[in-house]
Amino acid sequence: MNKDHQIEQDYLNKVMSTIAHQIEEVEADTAKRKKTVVHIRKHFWDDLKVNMDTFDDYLETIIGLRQQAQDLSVSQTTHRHAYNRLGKLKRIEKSPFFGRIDFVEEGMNVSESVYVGVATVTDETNETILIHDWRAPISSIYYDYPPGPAEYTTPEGKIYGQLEKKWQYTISDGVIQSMFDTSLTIGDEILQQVLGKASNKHMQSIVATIQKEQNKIIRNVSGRLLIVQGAAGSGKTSAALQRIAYFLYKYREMLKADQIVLFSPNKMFSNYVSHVLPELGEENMQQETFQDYLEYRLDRFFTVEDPYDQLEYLLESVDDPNYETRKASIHFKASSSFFEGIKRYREILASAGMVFKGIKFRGQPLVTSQQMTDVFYNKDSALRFHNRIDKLKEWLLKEIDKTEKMEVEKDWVQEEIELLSKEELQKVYDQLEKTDKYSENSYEFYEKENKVLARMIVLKKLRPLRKKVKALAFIDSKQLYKQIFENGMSGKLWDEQELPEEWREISSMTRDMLDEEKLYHEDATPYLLLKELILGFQSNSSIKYVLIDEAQDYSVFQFEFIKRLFPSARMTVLGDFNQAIFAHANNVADFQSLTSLYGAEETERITLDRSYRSTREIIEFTRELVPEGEQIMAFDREGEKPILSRLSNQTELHREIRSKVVDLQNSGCETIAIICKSAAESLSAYQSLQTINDLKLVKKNTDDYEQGVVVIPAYLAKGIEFDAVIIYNAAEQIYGKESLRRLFYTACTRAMHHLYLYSVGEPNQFIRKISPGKLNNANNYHVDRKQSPGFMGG
Ligand SMILES: Nc1ncnc2c1ncn2[C@@H]1O[C@H](COP(=O)(O)OP(=O)(O)OP(=O)(O)O)[C@@H](O)[C@H]1O
Repeated sequence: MNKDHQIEQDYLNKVMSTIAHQIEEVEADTAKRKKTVVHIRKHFWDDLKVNMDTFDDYLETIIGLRQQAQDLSVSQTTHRHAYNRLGKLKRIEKSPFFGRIDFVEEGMNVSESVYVGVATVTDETNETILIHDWRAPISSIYYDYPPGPAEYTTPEGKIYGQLEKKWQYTISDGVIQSMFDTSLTIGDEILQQVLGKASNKHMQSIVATIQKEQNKIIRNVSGRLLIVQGAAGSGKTSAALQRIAYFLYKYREMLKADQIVLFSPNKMFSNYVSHVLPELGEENMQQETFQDYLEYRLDRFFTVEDPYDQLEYLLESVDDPNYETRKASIHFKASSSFFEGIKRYREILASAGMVFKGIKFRGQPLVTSQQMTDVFYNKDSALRFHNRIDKLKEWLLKEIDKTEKMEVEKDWVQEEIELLSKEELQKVYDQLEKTDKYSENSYEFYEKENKVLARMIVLKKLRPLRKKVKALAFIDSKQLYKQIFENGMSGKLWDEQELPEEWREISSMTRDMLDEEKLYHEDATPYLLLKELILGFQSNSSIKYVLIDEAQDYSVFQFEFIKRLFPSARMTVLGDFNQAIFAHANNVADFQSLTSLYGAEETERITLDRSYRSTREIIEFTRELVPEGEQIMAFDREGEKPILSRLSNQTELHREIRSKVVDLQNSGCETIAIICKSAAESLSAYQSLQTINDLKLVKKNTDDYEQGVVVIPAYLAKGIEFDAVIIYNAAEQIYGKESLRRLFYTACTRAMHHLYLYSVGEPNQFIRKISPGKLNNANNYHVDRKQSPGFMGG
């Protein structure tokens, strides 16, 4: 151990002993506080004198009660704080820092050594900071600058100075394993080490190795909308999670984790990322999938298709006679034209076209839909749309009141009274006795009892009707949506040239689907948007930050929707257009259209071009698969080139894959994914590869990211990564269409260390266009590149 190393180890020992001491103190404190809480809870009433005899006694009792409740609440809060602090201290005890900067502030002539770690640690006096939290203003220098001039921003303004030295450490179990002076080492040694490791069951925090451009994303607080466009593996998800941790630190006095929502693609992804914040000592944010939200909000009687079934249809049902219509329908319904059309439609409905469901009572019309239309359009036509709906609701409730009065006199009510059970009669009798002092046998009592019973019966029968009216269920949302696809309506909503050629077929397909009480995925958000434009938006103002990961898969509709749903939130949108695999996403050619959400002044964009997930060789191959891929830079981590094997039949394919899996397992790979084009191909691959030990099939409802060997459709592997990826069948026959380019790219970019591509017959056009030398050929198959120049001129 050299001298510098010894000095740092001594400092580490000092910090560890301070933490150990603090742990002892906090432990004693938490035990004491826990006792207090339990005591107050147990003896809550013992210590309180309850006396209500006089007003003064009553007042004293109430004050005492309040005091007692307040004591309990204070003790509970301090206990929770102490408990959290204890958790944090224990987590950092043996590895309290990962970096150090020596900074000389302008105007001072002494250099200050700032150690950076996951949480702040102070000495016993509480005055000297031994470790700075990575989110503290000064810590940003660690991420943003090499030695030389540097600056950081504090609430009071910018601080300028000179960064003299920057050290990086790896510490394990209280011992410094390695330390690097970044002015002397070339490349980022620690990052090399981190990225070279095998994958994990859960995503890890990147706190020790955050890169400058990622730090910009994490600490950006200027506008309402931050858009991050980044290559596959560039750390978008990682930066998003660190950003949440940053918010929780910066706004710790006023922001709670449950005021932040992360929209993720599916449950497996949610689980995969769920450990990052706890690892950083923070509580997890809320996680949602857009589909869950849709299902929760849409009418129960609809069967709603999910995005995976939609995609599966597009991938596997090319021969369906309705295929082209459906495809055109998906594109149009995700477009801003359709969105604007729906808004226009709602305007039109203000003067004509509303559809109401007539209300019946006991099979007889109580109010017809025509009557409702008349009231809606004739009464107070100067009122705003939503006020008119409210008026109509009130009018309907009054009509129900009138019905109630008339119905109590009717014979059917008497008949139902006779059928009442003893218990029900007893209830009414008891109620009457309480309120009125009639003698039991008097005629008056009988009269009164009968009236109460009649009212009770009518009220009960009318209750569901009142409830429906209050919930505005008399508005026929389904019919209103259907009307868009009926003759003559499209002319009012769109210019002829805006409509797709297949509009007639799309219309008829949509009407049929609605008649079957089904909603295709592409209709779900437009339908909900229309419904909310008519009924009024439901919103959640308590949410302050919304982050949307894999944002390339959202349509303009969905963004607009999320914005309206969370009116008080700032939004972070992270995505990669090269991975836009859903058909509706093609319309969002870049995130440019999102600027209109909050306006240019409130919108910022950051691009991430460097990819960290995969080895340089894998990135040099995958970036040739997409347009403008040359902009994607690899982090300099070496590995073997991707390998292509061409096989002549399925039997050979399965034999080769089985043997490759065994090789990979023997070489220490912990996660191996056999990635297929679709769920249908995955199932067939899974059945054919059964002899692989403990092989798992990932389906759309799989909750956990499993280690070991998995067979998975490419669209479910989005956002996650594996030590080794095996592309099950990269043949032209499977990925022959240009529209599958992004799906294929997404599949290949899941690989961290190894990428193997198998092809039964001719490999696909994307592979054939790869420049020479970027792909190793396992069986010297000759790739004919002449007819197909690649994006990068290969
Ligand atoms: N600064 C960093 N330090 C260490 N590891 C990093 C860093 N940035 C990214 N990584 C690692 O790179 C991998 C990819 O990161 P992440 O999943 O966040 O990328 P992404 O842009 O969301 O990818 P994709 O678009 O493919 O879903 C992860 O293993 C992550 O830990």
